[in-house]
Amino acid sequence: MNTGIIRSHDVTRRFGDFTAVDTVTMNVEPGEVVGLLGANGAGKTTLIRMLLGLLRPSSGAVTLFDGPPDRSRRARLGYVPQNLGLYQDLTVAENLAFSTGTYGVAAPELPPDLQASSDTLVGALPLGAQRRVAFLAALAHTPVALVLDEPTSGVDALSRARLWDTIRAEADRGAGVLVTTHYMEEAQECDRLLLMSNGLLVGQGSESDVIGDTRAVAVTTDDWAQAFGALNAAGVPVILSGRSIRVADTDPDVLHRVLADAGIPATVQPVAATLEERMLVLARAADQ
Ligand SMILES: Nc1ncnc2c1ncn2[C@@H]1O[C@H](COP(=O)(O)OP(=O)(O)OP(=O)(O)O)[C@@H](O)[C@H]1O
Repeated sequence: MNTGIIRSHDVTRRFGDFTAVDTVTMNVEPGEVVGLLGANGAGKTTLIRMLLGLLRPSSGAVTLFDGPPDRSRRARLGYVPQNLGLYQDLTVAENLAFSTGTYGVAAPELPPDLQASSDTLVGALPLGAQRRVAFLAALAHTPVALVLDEPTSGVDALSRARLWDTIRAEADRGAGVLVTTHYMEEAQECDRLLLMSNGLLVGQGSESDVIGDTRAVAVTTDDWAQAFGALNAAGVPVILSGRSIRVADTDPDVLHRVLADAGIPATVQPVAATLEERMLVLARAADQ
């Protein structure tokens, strides 16, 4: 069994015949930010719900603070679910009073730019502000661990940066953080990554550990629009990023041939894949 304040060992969850989480062994240590990545439906939320004791595993074990994830252990944890868990028809102050009351701690002071919203219904706030209120509610009792399910989804870049500052500050004071995200650039904010696909943990470690030996091909040409069209027409899964053309997990010779047949001069170069491309390759494999 591994160490950590949050951990699972071979945990599996089935819904009928469908396996949503398949023999996942993972952990979170104090003071680290662990990013849980995976496409829609990969099993991230199901894993989190088991780690929190909100869903019973079909098999395997889950441990929170060295014991089963029961109510008393859950009280030492801060959790921001995907839907934030706030009452939309209560004000900001009422939401904070309610959630901190359940932990027996005082409601936190609102940061200066949220003070004017104290008596505003949460449902009337922009999503970025709602997410910050959910963080305030989850952090008020100084949790030992934090579980954040897509905490930055749907908010602008400034709010995302602010939320990541908060996450890092929590880890710096010693909290272990498990965070899911859809934004691949946010993987760089994490100390360690876990990558899920089809319920399985398919990679873990640094970004390059998770990318593994997945390769991509970069196509350089002045005729990028024609090259994109020709490759696309040939059924090659091309990505256009600015004027740069890339194809994940493909044979460079095939691209050479398609471009040569179309009479498009181009350089075709194998390169290391990005995290996004690794995810694309996994998604393609899952669709087959
Ligand atoms: N209660 C349930 N009954 C049946 N299937 C479920 C249930 N909960 C989740 N699933 C299925 O399990 C799979 C994993 O879902 P889960 O929500 O864990 O994925 P996810 O990685 O969190 O995706 P997202 O990023 O969209 O939140 C999905 O195919 C989902 O439809």
